[in-house]
Amino acid sequence: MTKDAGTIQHLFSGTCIDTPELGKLRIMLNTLLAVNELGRIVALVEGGGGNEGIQTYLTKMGDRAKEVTIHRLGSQEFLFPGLVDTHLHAPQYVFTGTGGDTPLLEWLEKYTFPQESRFKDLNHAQHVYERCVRRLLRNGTTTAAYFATMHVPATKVLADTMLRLGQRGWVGKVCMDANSPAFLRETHKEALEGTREIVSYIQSLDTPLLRPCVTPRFAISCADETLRSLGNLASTMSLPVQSHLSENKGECEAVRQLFPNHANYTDVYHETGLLGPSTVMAHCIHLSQEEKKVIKATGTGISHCPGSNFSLRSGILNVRSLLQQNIPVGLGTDVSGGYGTSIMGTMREAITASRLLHALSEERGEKETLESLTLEEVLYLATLGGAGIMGLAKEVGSFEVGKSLDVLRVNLGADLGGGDVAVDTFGQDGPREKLEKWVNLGDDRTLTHVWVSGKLVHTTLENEAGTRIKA
Ligand SMILES: Nc1nc2[nH]cnc2c(=O)[nH]1
Ligand SMILES: [Zn+2]
Repeated sequence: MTKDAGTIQHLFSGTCIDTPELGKLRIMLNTLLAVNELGRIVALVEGGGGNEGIQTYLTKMGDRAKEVTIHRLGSQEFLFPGLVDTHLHAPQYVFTGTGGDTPLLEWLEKYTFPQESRFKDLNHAQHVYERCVRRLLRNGTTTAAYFATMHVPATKVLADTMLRLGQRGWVGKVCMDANSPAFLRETHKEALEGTREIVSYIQSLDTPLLRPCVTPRFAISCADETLRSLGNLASTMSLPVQSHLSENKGECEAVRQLFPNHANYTDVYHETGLLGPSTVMAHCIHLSQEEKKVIKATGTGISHCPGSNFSLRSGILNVRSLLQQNIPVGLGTDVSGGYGTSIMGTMREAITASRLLHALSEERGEKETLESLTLEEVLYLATLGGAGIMGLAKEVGSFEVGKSLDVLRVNLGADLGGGDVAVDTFGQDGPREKLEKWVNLGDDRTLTHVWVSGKLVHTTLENEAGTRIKA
């Protein structure tokens, strides 16, 4: 497949692996992948990555390939689509790796709210957001859906930081005007005007990488009229929405008490106009079948955050049942509900969570044992599935001509010094085994290069931009 467009900036040759649909793994060996000056894939030729294939392509491109950089992948390397983190809180990066001793509502009071209140200080915001975005890029997260805090200036800093470091994603000013401590609570007017200000600020940055996102923290922390006004704003301005839904049983009970006129938790968001195909709800563990029907009918996406769900003891989401009902799902780290900052870790946690549900259903002697998630399925959730719930399935998440080059160069043989490599492989390992080892044993040391929109945003190697040729 090729597309006639612009000059050729990058040409990759080697193995490309992706999941073009749920449960389907595509391993393309010896492939030629060409990228133009806009960072778009313009050629993808399986089997065309040998010297002859490259030469033929370059000859065909002529002057348009004058400035091309050629990247030849070795036998321990492959390209994989950039990872998509569909739910995390950038300010909580400060205390990631600590605080796993309480369930959600106490955890918010004890750790989260005091930490988030520090983001009125712009120096603090600058420092933390820089560290957070850099860490995620290093971990291969090319797209992220971020909650910032309720503070407008600090939320602008997050957007600026993502743009400067080259990460794609959503930026949400958190809205919280009810049931929140005095030191971290705003008025209805501030929630609305602050959201509008962030929307126009991000739109003024004029970048295809960033989208502002309407972000009520969760039903408990917003008054009914605030949820309604935010729903209105999202639909009149065609903005995405993100929030939390049905994460913890105590939270569900509080919502029942606070919103007695609503049929259930999901109905609170539905009736206030916050559900739809551009909405991502995190967790959704304790939904009834009736609520799942509303999620499905509205096209709402679900962010599965198993690491957070384990740490905060929230429960285990039955992803299999959602997938069977064609409810779209992506993965989230939920920094810092869990201790992880990497979607590679989240993939492993998602597999473990589903295997635990499988074992429990077997132990209970249930008629239909719950099938655990496969490697193919979690890879999809981590890439194209996540892109899908963020409205980016035509842009990123797999290798297709016309899509953006948001990609990871994976090297299992990355040199750790002292004769060690990142992941040991043996002669018996074919490409699928190598992929499986990467998911289960790999970490950021295997990600030697990370590109977003054709731009190198992270590399572990110095002076390593490929072999530059002059035609
Ligand atoms: N995990 C998690 N759940 C929430 N519900 C409301 N706020 C939060 C938060 O910051 N993290
Ligand atoms: Zn969260």
